Amino acid sequence: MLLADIARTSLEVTATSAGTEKVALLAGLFRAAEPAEAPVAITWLAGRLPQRRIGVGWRTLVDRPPPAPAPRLTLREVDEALSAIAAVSGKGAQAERKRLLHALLAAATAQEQDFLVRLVGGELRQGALDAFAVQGLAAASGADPDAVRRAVMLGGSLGAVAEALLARGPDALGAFRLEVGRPVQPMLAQSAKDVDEALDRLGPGPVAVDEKLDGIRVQVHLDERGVRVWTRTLDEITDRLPEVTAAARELVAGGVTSAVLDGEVIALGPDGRPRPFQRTSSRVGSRTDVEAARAALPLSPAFFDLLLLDGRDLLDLPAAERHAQLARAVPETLRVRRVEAAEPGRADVRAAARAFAEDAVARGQEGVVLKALDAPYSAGRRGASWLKVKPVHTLDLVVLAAEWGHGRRTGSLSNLHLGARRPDGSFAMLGKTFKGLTDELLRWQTEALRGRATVTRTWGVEVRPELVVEVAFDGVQRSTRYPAGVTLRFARVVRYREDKTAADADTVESVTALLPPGD
Ligand SMILES: Nc1ncnc2c1ncn2[C@@H]1O[C@H](COP(=O)(O)OP(=O)(O)OP(=O)(O)O)[C@@H](O)[C@H]1O
Repeated sequence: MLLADIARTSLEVTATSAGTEKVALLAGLFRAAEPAEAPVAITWLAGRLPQRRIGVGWRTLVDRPPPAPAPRLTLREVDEALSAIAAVSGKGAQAERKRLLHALLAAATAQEQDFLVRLVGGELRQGALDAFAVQGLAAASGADPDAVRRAVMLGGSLGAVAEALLARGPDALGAFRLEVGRPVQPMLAQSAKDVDEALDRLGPGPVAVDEKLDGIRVQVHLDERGVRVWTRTLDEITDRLPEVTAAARELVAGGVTSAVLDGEVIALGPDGRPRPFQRTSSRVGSRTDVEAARAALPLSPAFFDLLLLDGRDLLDLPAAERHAQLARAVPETLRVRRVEAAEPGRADVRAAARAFAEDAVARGQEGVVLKALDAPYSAGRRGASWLKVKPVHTLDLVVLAAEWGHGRRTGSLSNLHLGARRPDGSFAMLGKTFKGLTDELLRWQTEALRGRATVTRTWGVEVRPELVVEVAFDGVQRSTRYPAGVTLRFARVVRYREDKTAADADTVESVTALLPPGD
């Protein structure tokens, strides 16, 4: 497959807003691709690089050599060239990367150059592409789209599923099962306004009310080969969390032969109350001198779900049964606190659920998650069977640009332009804020945003839409100034969410849903 085929499909897919047409274009590309080319093609189309970063800044991308007259670069050649650029290190690396990139661009046509520059510059990112790619793959291979989606969740990677499916057809999907050592996309929650609304939405069946810990999500796998830990975005962090590994070994000592556990890690103070989220997050992020970091700020794991036990896949069992097995395998001290309500329609049961939620917040937790006890584990889905309730409503938004500060903040990038995700993966600006930023956050974001600058303006910088910031606000209102027709009242930064990517940010739809009724 030629680079030109992908550059053209990328343009065509972004040019149409019709989902069915995007799917048809992608299906056409997959039919023409060699199975082994599919993982790279899909990654590029979503605007990402398989190499993640290749160490080239936007300045390098500004001057381009004259384009080649006709397309000849293959997907494989370009992927290898990008790997070679990423591998350059040591003295003079910057110049060498620039030289290699220019050699690559010189062999590309104008349209291909455009595609490559935007791909490497992070401007092609499209969170929504993966969902269309799943449907395109299903159409190209004759598989059921739901079966492809499930295989992706269990296989952890769209690329691996695509390659198998294109090589061997729908039967290949059976190989993507839950396995120890291969992380699955975690199940996610929707938001509810309060406990009563959550109970109404969950219906008359039995529910559990779990404490919502303000920590970092972890998926822990263990078997006779050892223990491994992944984040919500499926990055492996085993080496950073010796206390989680130790806790998992205790389970093995207790007779568990293999397990996949879902939970949180959180830093607790001596009084057992949670430390601020930022502390947990920076501890989980620190890779150097882990033992010293552990001594300074130990983390506690708390599990709330069990996806596999002693070789048996539990994903399709109702939550009540999964939890019963969790309670047998994992001691209470390593589990999230919860209450169960068999008859959530009763007034006294509702009052008890509300009291549990208030108590959780009083003890410093973030809120509660209400769960339908008859529901299976829907890997990778933000389904209606987990509903989170937090006293302070926040949104996770993407930083699109930042303005230089004034007065005490001169020299710092301060006022943030905040965006919500559109269905096509682009972002709609909702407003700006410079409130809530501590000096430390200001320093951190100035550096982080400088490194992501795509365009420099007199007022500040436009950046690659990568950083996710959690914002509190007093309400949503209509606005003619912003593209989605809505803006936030009194937005203020709560923290950065380094555990999230832009594809996890809140959508325009979820923001407009917060408009007051009748507005
Ligand atoms: N008992 C619990 N059950 C499920 N999730 C929990 C629990 N306690 C804490 N959490 C955290 O809450 C999150 C559930 O909300 P959601 O699926 O919307 O993820 P999120 O977008 O990271 O949410 P948030 O920003 O509210 O933490 C989980 O990802 C997990 O990290």
